[in-house]
Amino acid sequence: MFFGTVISSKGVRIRSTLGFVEVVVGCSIVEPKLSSSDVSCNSGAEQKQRIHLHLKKFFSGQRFSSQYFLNCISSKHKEGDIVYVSGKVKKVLSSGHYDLKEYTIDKLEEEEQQSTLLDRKPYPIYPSKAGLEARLLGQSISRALKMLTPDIDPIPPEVLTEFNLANLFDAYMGIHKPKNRDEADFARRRLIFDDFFYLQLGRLFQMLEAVGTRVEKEELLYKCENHELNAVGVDQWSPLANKLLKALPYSLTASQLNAVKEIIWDLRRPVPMNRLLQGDVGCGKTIVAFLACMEVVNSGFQAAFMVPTEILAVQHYEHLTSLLEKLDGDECKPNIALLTGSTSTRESRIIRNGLKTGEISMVIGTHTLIADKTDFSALRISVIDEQQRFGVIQRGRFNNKPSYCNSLQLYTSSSKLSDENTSADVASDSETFMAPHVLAMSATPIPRTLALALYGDMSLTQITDLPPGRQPIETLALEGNDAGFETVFQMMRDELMDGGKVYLVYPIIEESEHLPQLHAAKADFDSIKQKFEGYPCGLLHGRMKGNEKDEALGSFRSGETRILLATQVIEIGVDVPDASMMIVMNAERFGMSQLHQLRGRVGRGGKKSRCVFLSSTSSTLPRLKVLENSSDGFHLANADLVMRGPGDLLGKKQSGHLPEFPIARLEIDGSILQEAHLAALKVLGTSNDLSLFPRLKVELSMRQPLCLLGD
Ligand SMILES: Nc1ncnc2c1ncn2[C@@H]1O[C@H](COP(=O)(O)OP(=O)(O)OP(=O)(O)O)[C@@H](O)[C@H]1O
Repeated sequence: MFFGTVISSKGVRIRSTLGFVEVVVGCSIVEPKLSSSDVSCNSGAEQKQRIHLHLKKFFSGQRFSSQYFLNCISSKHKEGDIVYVSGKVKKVLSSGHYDLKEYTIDKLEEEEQQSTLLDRKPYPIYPSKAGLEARLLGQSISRALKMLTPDIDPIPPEVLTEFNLANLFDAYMGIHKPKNRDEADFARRRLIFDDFFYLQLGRLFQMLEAVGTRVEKEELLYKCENHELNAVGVDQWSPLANKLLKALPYSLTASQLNAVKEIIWDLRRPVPMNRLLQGDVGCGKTIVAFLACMEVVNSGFQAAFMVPTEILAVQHYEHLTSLLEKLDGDECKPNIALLTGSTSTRESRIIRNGLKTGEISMVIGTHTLIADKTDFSALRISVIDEQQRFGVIQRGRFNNKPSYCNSLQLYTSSSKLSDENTSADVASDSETFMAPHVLAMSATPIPRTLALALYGDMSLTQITDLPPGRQPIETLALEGNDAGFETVFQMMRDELMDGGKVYLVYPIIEESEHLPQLHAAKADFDSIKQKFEGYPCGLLHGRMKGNEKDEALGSFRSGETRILLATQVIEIGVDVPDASMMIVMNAERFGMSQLHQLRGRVGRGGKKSRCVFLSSTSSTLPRLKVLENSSDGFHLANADLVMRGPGDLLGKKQSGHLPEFPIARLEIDGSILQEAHLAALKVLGTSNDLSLFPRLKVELSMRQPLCLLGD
């Protein structure tokens, strides 16, 4: 946004049917003088610079390109008029001269406005859009402000005091007629707070509505506020979970252990858990979820584990069954089933029947698990792996599979628990329907602020460490020209000779006429086979049948093949601990978080691993270089959030569920979001159904019709 003076305004007729009006605005801009040693700090000194903005508008058709018409339009702006201009720079015409596109130009008419400008006081800028002129909008707002009364604020005064907020009347005044910058900032903070507060309040309100009694509601709120305090020690876990823990070939890391303790605490509440388990790639989330499932299964309930791909379902099934084989004593081994789109009709029928009768304790599968025909006798936990791959509605469908349970049964394994909340809960032994606990897992780390905005009603558990012995993955970003490929192939040869296994990742399966620059997995298969004779190659992509995929991955896992040409089907969850090198072709085609995920397929065992990102051109290399220096998924996600905003970070599917905020920006206003979350908890803690705050309830329902909240 610029303030300036009109220098010239003229209409130019190019030919009989085309003309344009050009307004040139001269502006003085003040820039901080940057110290040469550090671009992020400035010395406080300022320098003035004179620039010219060229605003051109073209007109076509005989009538609109007559000189008379063009003169009429150009005469709207007179030399010396003080105006403000906003728009995007289309091109730099010469030094200090900029051609703007999609611009708006508005004249400052009132003296008051001009003196504000000269005093350099903050001044509200209204957009002129869709025929509604900024001036008209400004005048309407001024009139509306005169009608405001100071008691318009629905938020209770004690919340305003606790969170240091302007009241709504002052906020409106401060944003439209600020006396100084501080007042404008304070007002803006309040309006951002409102953006977030009503979202959090709505989510939490709806969550509370879904549970029955007051005790349960209070329990839920308590959990939201104090989630880090709640844990069940290993000695109080069920026998089955303890046996599985002992059968593991490794010890859990500190944060894996804390995560299980926290989840088991939740599982013993009479309220459905709704928890998001986050951790960086390869941090070991799967075993945490398996232990949670065993806890539930031990009490005679069922567990469902839903994953986005068949490959992952098979992998998890094989992993869990092999762990269970090692358990002492046969009598307690649970019956586990695998159900995917590739399961034969006959077998599916048998499994579904087993789930209905309760013969099967746990099922691992793809979205087939939420098909209408899958019924459970006593589903108590649904784990949703890589939850960002499922739509919110799909996730919600598990909640529609409530099971009939006796609340006493919940505590068969927790008889040692003696805190007062629990004894109060156990006192009620009535049979009730309860929606299953939901444990969602995400390997695309989402910054906490974003998680709150997306899942304000979920508790959050983060695994912050990696299993010991992991070596950092050496990452290299290279241009995929002849020299680049030669370097990479030599590295690959060295790796194979050293006994390693290599993933080659492609953006597409088959060559495309439209995208000739892209390498394709199938097209490269023969040439790679020839180049690396003696090292068997496999191929894995999304168009292969379920059993072919299993075979390809199985051969790579067993070492029968040493090179696997794959598409991004391997991006999520694939676990081949001794895979030691990855090369990603046309890496710029993938998002940063996606590349981080892909890279996480190597370095999952003790062997030193390497990852090479090949870019199609040198211009796309700098973005990939960021990955050379960071292996921290949370850091990369935060960088992505700041650089590209939440939409790009989350991808289309998930960001579709992200609410729009008129004023707030998630990437910079995260701390206000956290406060808004706490404030919403406080308000609902005082009055679960908002009956003590009727104005707040009205405001909430106007902003977010309650039937539309959440999913
Ligand atoms: N505490 C541990 N010590 C050693 N190895 C572990 C530990 N926990 C898990 N692992 C192993 O680490 C590997 C990665 O675990 P897992 O597949 O659960 O990761 P993840 O968190 O699901 O990651 P991703 O999102 O990449 O799938 C597996 O081979 C698993 O057996």
